[in-house]
Amino acid sequence: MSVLGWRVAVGSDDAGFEYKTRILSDLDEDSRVGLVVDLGVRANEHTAYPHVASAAGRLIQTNQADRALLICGTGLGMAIAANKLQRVRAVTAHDSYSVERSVLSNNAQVLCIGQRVIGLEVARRLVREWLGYQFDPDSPSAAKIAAIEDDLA
Ligand SMILES: O=C[C@H](O)[C@H](O)COP(=O)(O)O
Repeated sequence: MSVLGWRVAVGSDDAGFEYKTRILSDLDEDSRVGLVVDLGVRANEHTAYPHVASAAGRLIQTNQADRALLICGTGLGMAIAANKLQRVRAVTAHDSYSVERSVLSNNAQVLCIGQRVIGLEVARRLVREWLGYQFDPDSPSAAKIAAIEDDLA
């Protein structure tokens, strides 16, 4: 997190557009968030999820964003596509505990959610919770993340 707060990239395909729109306004009102980058899609735009996920992953790789939130029908394709990029750790999570561990255990920068899987209010709550977690680089989990990165080097 920068001194100004989280820099969050947000993207969806057309299957995630409704939730993206609602959650973008939540992020705008969240004092923990310093910058929001909307990667689309916009209304009546039909960019397929791999392209949106790649754009988000590149922002993470180049340290232009701390976190990315990606929403498609299931949250699955977005995670698969984002994880193709080195040093990007993306997860699909639809419950509170998994969202917590995605950050505290896995240091995942990218959370993927499925609009067709969970209700809007649950999605909004999970995003609120997600922003409250920060990976501890001194925790025992850090060596496991390093092992993932070493395998990719
Ligand atoms: O993981 C993929 C997403 O759920 C996407 O929104 C829908 O993909 P499909 O149109 O290929 O089913």
